[in-house]
Amino acid sequence: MSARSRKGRSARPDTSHQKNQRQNRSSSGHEVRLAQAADSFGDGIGGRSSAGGKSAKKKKSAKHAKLADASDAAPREVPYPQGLPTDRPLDVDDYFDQLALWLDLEADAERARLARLRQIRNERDVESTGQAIVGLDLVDYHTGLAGRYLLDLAKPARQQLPMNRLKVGSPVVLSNDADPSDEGIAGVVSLRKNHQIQIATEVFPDPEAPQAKSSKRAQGAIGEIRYRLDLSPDETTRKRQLVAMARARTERGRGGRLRDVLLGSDSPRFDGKKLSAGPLSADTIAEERADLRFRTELNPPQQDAVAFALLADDVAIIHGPPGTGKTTTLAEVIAQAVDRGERVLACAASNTAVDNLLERVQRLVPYVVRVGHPARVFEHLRDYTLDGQVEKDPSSHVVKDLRRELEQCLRMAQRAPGGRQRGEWFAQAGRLRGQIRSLEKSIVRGVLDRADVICTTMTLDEELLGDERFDLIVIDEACQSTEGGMWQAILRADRLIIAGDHCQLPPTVLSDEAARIGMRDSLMQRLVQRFGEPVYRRLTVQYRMHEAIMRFSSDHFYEGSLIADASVRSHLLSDIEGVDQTSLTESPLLWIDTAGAGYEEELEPDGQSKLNPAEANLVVDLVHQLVDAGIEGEEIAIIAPYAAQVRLLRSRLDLEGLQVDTVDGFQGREKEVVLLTMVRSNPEAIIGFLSDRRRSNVAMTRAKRKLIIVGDSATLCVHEFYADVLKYFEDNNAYQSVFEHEC
Ligand SMILES: Nc1ncnc2c1ncn2[C@@H]1O[C@H](COP(=O)(O)OP(=O)(O)OP(=O)(O)O)[C@@H](O)[C@H]1O
Repeated sequence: MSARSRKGRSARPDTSHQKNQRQNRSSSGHEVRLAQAADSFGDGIGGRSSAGGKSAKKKKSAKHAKLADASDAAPREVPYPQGLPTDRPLDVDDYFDQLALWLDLEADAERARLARLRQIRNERDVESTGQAIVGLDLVDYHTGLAGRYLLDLAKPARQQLPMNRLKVGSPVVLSNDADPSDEGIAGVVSLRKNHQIQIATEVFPDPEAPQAKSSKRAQGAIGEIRYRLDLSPDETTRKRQLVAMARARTERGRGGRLRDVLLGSDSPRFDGKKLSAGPLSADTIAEERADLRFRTELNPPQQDAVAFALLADDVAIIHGPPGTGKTTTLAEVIAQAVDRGERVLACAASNTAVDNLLERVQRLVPYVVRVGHPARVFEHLRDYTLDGQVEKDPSSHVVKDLRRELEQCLRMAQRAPGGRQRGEWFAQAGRLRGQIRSLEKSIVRGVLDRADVICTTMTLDEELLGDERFDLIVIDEACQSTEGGMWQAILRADRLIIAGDHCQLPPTVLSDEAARIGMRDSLMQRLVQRFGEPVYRRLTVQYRMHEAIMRFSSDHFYEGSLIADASVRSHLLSDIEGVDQTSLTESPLLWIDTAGAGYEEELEPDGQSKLNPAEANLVVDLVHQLVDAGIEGEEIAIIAPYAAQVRLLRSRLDLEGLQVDTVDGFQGREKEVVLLTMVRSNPEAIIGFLSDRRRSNVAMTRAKRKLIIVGDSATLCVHEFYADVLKYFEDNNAYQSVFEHEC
């Protein structure tokens, strides 16, 4: 049965989860799944039998390697088995086939991981995985933007929720806890508290389901069902990417040109001339620069980078090691483009990176809108969110009244004895929801149309953005995104400026197979290799770190090219007004070595994430010493490579402004003092993903005035990189054994 005929048959709108489940069951081949994903979006590609398009149908040439597939009978075609080449142009169909294959492998890996966890049915064990919460009551509901239902779920008697990985923005499935066959409805976590979790859904849970009567009604609960929430694979993001890729294959005109440049088959143009005819001259850049009225204090190379980016007709790259002002420079590019009357889409792969950019842009541009769930946006930037702006719109009070009416309707439906009466209340609720949606849609349209700059992660909400087009797309932290993840944004303009650093975090890829055939490699790096120096500008003066904090990273990752600006070169914590001079505040570096002290790592109960309670104790003690010396909580960050250690430290420290996060949550950020807890301590010297040097590079370059590492040298320094780090600290008189520290 085709995806199309299935869709026509369903009595009520499908949840994406139901579609996914059926897709997973009914299709075995990767191309069929891609076709369904694309088809279910009905985005002008309905006629395609596969997202692979004509190339998937055509017989693949002998150059394509085959990839063995555990689930499919036929092996899969791999157009570029060594990853995307940079020494020749890429074939359009082969390129997008490769991207689709990456996505498919990644989807398989994610589904397999979650399926393994879903096998566990025992309540205590289920929750210990952190992937599910069971025994939940629906305690309240409201309606949110775009007519979504916001369902509040809690344990009976308001027990505390177990530790879990259901973060704001996580896709989840809500199902009947008592019925293992219930496919449930799809939703997204929209709020999280200790005792309650809220999810946004398109469908209201159906109280008429026969299994609804099976569990005992809890006090305060609405209806009689006990619910279960499971993390679900992020199919929506993948589908959106597939649809964008399918469109990009056939793009013509300027969009097609940009695609061809990005695939290396056409030469990028600057100031109307192709790079193949010669690089942009220094004089042209100087002239452009002289015409600009800069809004930010930029150094000459940064100003050149702005002029260079503004002269690009297709694509330009700004590369820079940590703290060299890539985000600052991009914000200036955006402001200059807006001054010229252009509209800009400003993106990054992570919410943190988008907010970093927004933080800078909102100071320079009057009308900026941040698209994304407010709970995932830094608190001080929430006024810029679409929700925040819509709320301020004069017509939003009408929506509020309608929402109240809708909530009343739903309550009446819940109280109705059943049958026809209940159906009528639900029908009335459906009508109100329609009215709310259309009114909100017009308010949203107005807010977006007025915006000079829209900031969003690279997973664009296509429905929300509609057919908004932009003159320029700017992507920060570009190496953190897969190529497949960029096409949704790329399709919305004809010019692209990207900034990033290939020595910082790569994208998270679960599938080893996808990583092996290039999924972690970035578009930015590929373009740099394809077109060479003329396509990028490099920044080298950094304005963040004390020179001693910078030097190791500079030597190891950037051939010693990084320069500390005089304003930061020797700054210390003790230079901050009101901070005491102590051994902690008067030097820029410290490694406290826990070797031999029995600070063993532990496994979280689910056997996935790791923690080190003894190390956490030491970090807590250090934070107290810093605070006693006069450092504010907001000047301190703790970075841990493992989420379990982050959770432990968050539960141990209640200090206003203190940030505790994983490395991934910290890219692009900076703090006066950073404490790095390395966690790994085991006799086998296994260090897991600490072996990714890029991750360590990011972690070690967030501190401005003081970097403190707490870690077990006996475990870490078996590995050459950490042996070098330790030696560097020793050479700088910054090594201390925990035994000395405790004395
Ligand atoms: N020309 C400049 N003069 C003074 N300070 C600057 C200048 N350029 C950047 N900075 C400051 O340097 C710090 C780092 O800048 P920014 O975050 O833009 O760097 P980045 O290259 O994006 O960093 P990362 O690689 O960590 O993402 C910020 O505090 C910023 O305000």
